[in-house]
Amino acid sequence: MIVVDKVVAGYSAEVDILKGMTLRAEQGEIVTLLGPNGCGKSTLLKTIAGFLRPRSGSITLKGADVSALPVHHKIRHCGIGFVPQTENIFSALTIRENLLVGGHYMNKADCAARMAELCTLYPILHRKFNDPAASMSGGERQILALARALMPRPGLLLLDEPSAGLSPKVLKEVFQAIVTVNKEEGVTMLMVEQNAIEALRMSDRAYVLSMGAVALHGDADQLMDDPQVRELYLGGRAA
Ligand SMILES: Nc1ncnc2c1ncn2[C@@H]1O[C@H](COP(=O)(O)OP(=O)(O)OP(=O)(O)O)[C@@H](O)[C@H]1O
Repeated sequence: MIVVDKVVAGYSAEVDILKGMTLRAEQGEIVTLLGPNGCGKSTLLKTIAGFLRPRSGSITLKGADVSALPVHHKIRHCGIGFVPQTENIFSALTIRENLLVGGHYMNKADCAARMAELCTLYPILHRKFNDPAASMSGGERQILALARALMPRPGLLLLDEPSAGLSPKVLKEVFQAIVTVNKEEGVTMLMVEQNAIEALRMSDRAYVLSMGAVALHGDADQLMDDPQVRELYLGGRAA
């Protein structure tokens, strides 16, 4: 579905952060990106989302080259959604208003219908519909951020550390929310995560990145059993 082929990208002309990144996610898969701090995981998501333009290489979505398209075009016309790691909701706005922001390219009827669907999928949104997002817990905010990005019915969702700062119990709820929409709507997920064990458990496949390129990749089960991955990312524990 999405193919990243030998992508080189960075923030300044002098420094490449992605140094020939190659990976793919098939329709309906959950694919996790693991790797040490600073290896380029978020930069990869930002490049796919359109915030950064590859210097070379290509990004294709369902066979079409989307490498040079800007963010708004990718959201509106390509069905690519992005949930950033921080500042992913508007705290002063209500849940309803946050969802309206996510649906601002949609017509009124579509937008209302989609809000109703997401409130059914995630009842917390319904319960707090007219409350300010500031009144939500950390996990609830992540679910709102997810729902906001889901408003235009993306086919591909890019998730940057959805469990950041959450307790183990709450992160399970957020991961469950991700699995639910993956199963119910077939949304392909490309997700950066630090909670490697939990992330691998819910994923089909994973890539381990190192210094701007792919170091290892495989089925999530297989990576969970890989001694090198266990040592580096799973605290040496058997899963
Ligand atoms: N806006 C920016 N401007 C310049 N350099 C940046 C910017 N954002 C990130 N970088 C640099 O790019 C490199 C990769 O950062 P990135 O955020 O992609 O890593 P990451 O793998 O997601 O790390 P983490 O796990 O810590 O979030 C780092 O050296 C970082 O300092």
